[in-house]
Formats: sequence, structure tokens, C-alpha cells
Amino acid sequence: MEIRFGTEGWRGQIADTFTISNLKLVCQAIADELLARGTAEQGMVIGYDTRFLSDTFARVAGQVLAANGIPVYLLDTVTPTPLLSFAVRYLGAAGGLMVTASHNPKEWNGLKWKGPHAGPVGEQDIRQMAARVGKSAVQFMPFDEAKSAGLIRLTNLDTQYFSQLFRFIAPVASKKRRLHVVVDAMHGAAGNYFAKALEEMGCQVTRLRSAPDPTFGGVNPEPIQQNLGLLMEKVLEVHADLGLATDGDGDRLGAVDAHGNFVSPQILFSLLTLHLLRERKWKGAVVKTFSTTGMIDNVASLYEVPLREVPIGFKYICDVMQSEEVLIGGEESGGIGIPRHMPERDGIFSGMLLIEHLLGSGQKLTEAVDNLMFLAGHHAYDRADLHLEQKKKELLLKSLRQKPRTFAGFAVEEVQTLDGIKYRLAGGGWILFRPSGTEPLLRVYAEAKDPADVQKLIGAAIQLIEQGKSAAKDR
Ligand SMILES: O=P(O)(O)OC[C@H]1O[C@H](O)[C@H](O)[C@@H](O)[C@@H]1O
Repeated sequence: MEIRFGTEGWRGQIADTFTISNLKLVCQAIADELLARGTAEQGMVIGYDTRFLSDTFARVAGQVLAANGIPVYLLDTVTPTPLLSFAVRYLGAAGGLMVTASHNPKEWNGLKWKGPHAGPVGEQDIRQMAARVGKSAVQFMPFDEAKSAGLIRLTNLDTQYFSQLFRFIAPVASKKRRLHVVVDAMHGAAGNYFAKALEEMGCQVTRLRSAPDPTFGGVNPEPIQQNLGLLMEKVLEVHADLGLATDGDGDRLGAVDAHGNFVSPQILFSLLTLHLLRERKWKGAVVKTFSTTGMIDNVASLYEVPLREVPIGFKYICDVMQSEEVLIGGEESGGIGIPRHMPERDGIFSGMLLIEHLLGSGQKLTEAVDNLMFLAGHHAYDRADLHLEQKKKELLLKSLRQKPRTFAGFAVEEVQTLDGIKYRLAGGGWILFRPSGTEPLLRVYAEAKDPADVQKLIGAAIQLIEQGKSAAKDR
């Protein structure tokens, strides 16, 4: 059975490729890698989300590591991924394993591997480990035996994680204004942590989809516009100031304003960057992935801080965080990391910073967005996820490499290939075609000043794909 390591870690459909026997193979490979590096005795932290059988998979992972003599700190309850990453650093462990398929549909599960720096491991670590899969016999021991031998320790670091969240953010930041926030956990792992943190900041919180549910109520736990209908309704129903959502494992943030309108991760990333530069006066490079908005470039240049662009995957952002001083790194998908907190995305911390921004500026979310657009220029953005057979996907991407004269009526100025194929267009817009590394999808991202142009670009891309024609069509 194929074990594929994608944009982050390993994901597969439960009972298809994500099986207990494959999980054992992968965990044995990770154990072999740690033993070869000589870091195994520092131990590994293991956590799990609310997905089907995640707790069982987490125990199995622990049993393999323990049988290899590696001490395991098994988190004793469902936790968000950022808590697992924090735990790795707090305990000085060799790394961490999080059983989660993040934002994927309910049929999926997966394993994220974090390094000792408290962020995703790099490409090279994954390659080295993947080469070991199936090379040595799986070691496995009974759970209770591992526990009584002290090899598996049930661990809870909720209090310590809360202190970490409030290291930079003052509790009850303002008594003058009490924001009413709907916190939507999308039935995932972060809801109660997020709600409690915002209550401690003085917010009135209405909880939504906070009960763990492995079916996610029939909606994929990805905080994008089409999945946040319930949050939009709730915000209007209770007259909240805003709604905030986290994905299945709590490392991404989504938002809805008081009118029930979706506020994109592009805007949230840009707003937080502006907040850190202008209000907190922090410095450092801004790192964005290839599919992320140009607003970030404008904010970075306004405050004269360096901008770095990397392929999609937080691991690439994390690599930059290891090598230079970074202020903030973020992705189109809603994952934002602030290395002073952790070199890792944290939807809860990002949401707290957004609240701090609103409380500090006295603005409503819509006003904050208007102010951002005034400074960084008006940007419209959209993404379409399209089902396309692997072979057709490859053929399409190959044909797109040839620079057409125009696309959807816009002159193509440049073809960029950092990740997928991007056409930079006259007038400042762009379109990017890229196969997802976590789902069997082709993603099409587009940005332009005018929302109608974005729809025109996405429409042209869909048409191109549906007709199965090559990009040469427009030449
Ligand atoms: O677009 P995809 O390849 O599906 O990846 C989307 C996302 O996947 C994972 O969640 C990674 O941790 C993210 O860094 C990445 O943005």
C-alpha cells in the first residue's frame, strides 16, 4: 500500500492507506531515524485530534516508539496541533507526532511530524525517514506494559500552553470595550482552548460546533468561505462583533465580520503583519508562500522589512525561521506563525492577536479591513479546488509551462514555477495552477484588484480544465 508524504507529513484515507499496519511502519521509520541521529532518548510527544480513531492511532504510535526504547509523552486529551508543538519545546523532546488530517474531509487521517524546534520538520527529514519505511521489523509492545515501564507517560500541558499564549498578550486587554465573538471549532480540536483564551481576554464568547465530532457535522473542517455558513448565520443571530473559526487541528484561522461576511486568510495575515509592525513595532522578515496575496508585499515594503517567498507548505516558512530573524510567516490557507511565540502556525494565538488589534485600535473588523486596503491597496482573491485525474493534471501543468501571450484577456508578463505554474499578468493580477499535496485536487488561485477580474480568471481556468485544452488556446 502506498504511503505518500505530502505538503505536511502523511495523509491517507482511513482503512485504505491510513491503516494501523502502515502507521506502525511509518512510526518504526521515525524511531529508526531518531535512533540513528542519537536524539531518541529525549523522547517524543504524541497528540491527537477529534478524528475517527485518532486516539487509538496515537496509542499505537506510542507503542511502537516505546518498544524501540524511546520515551513517549502521550497527551492525555484531544489537543490542537500548536499545543503539541509547544509541548515538544517545553519538554525538550526530540520531536512530536500529531495524529490529524488537519482540514481534510472526515474520511482522512494523517500524521504530522514536528521537530525539536517546535515546528514541522523539513523536506530532508521527511526524505530520510521515508527511505527507511519498511526497512526494519516493526517493534511493538502492549500499552499497559509501556506505561508501567515508564516508557509512555500520560501528559497534560494545558496550563503551560495557556501561560505561553499569554506571554505576549495581556489578559483582559481592555475593559472599555467588550467584544462579542462567536468561536467556531468546526467540531475540531481547538474550540475550548480558543474560547477560554478569548474569555480571558475579556471577550464575550458564543461557542459554535464545539463538541468533538469525527463526521464534522458533514462539513470539511477547513475554515474557508463555503464551510462557514453556520458561523455567518450565528454571528448575525447573536449580533456578535465577529466570528472566528479554527480548522480541524487548530493551526489555521478563519474569520467572519459583524455583517456575516467572510474575511479571507489573505486579509487576516496582512492585518496581523500590519499590527505587529505598526502597533507592536516588532521587526524581522515577512515570509509568505507562493499562493499568498500581494498585500503582504505592500505591507512589508511600507515598513521596510524584508519579504521572502517560499513554496507552499509551512515547513518552508519554518526553514526560513531557523535561518534568520522572522517577524511573521503565513499562508493562503490560513496558517500563520509568529516565531517569537513559536515557529509554528497557531490559529488560537493568531485569533488572540486579531482581537488585540481590534481592542487596541478601537476599530470594528470591517474598519480594520478598510484601513488595511487603504494602506496596502485593494486586492480581491479566490481559490477553486478542482477534481482532475492525475494523468490529466500532469498533462495540463506541462502544457501551462509554455508562456501564452494572454490568459483570460490579460497579457501574460511572466511564468513563475516556484510551486505549480503562475502567470503574472498585466495590471498586477496573477493566476496559479498547482496540485494539492494533501488532497487529490488541482488548486487554482487568482488575485487582482477587481473581484470581477478574479472571477474571470478562475472562470477561464475552469473552462480550460473542463475542455481539457492546453493553455496554447489563448496564444
Ligand atoms: O495545498 P495543499 O498542498 O493541500 O497544502 C495546504 C496546506 O497543507 C498542510 O496543512 C500544510 O501544513 C500547510 O502548510 C499547507 O498550506
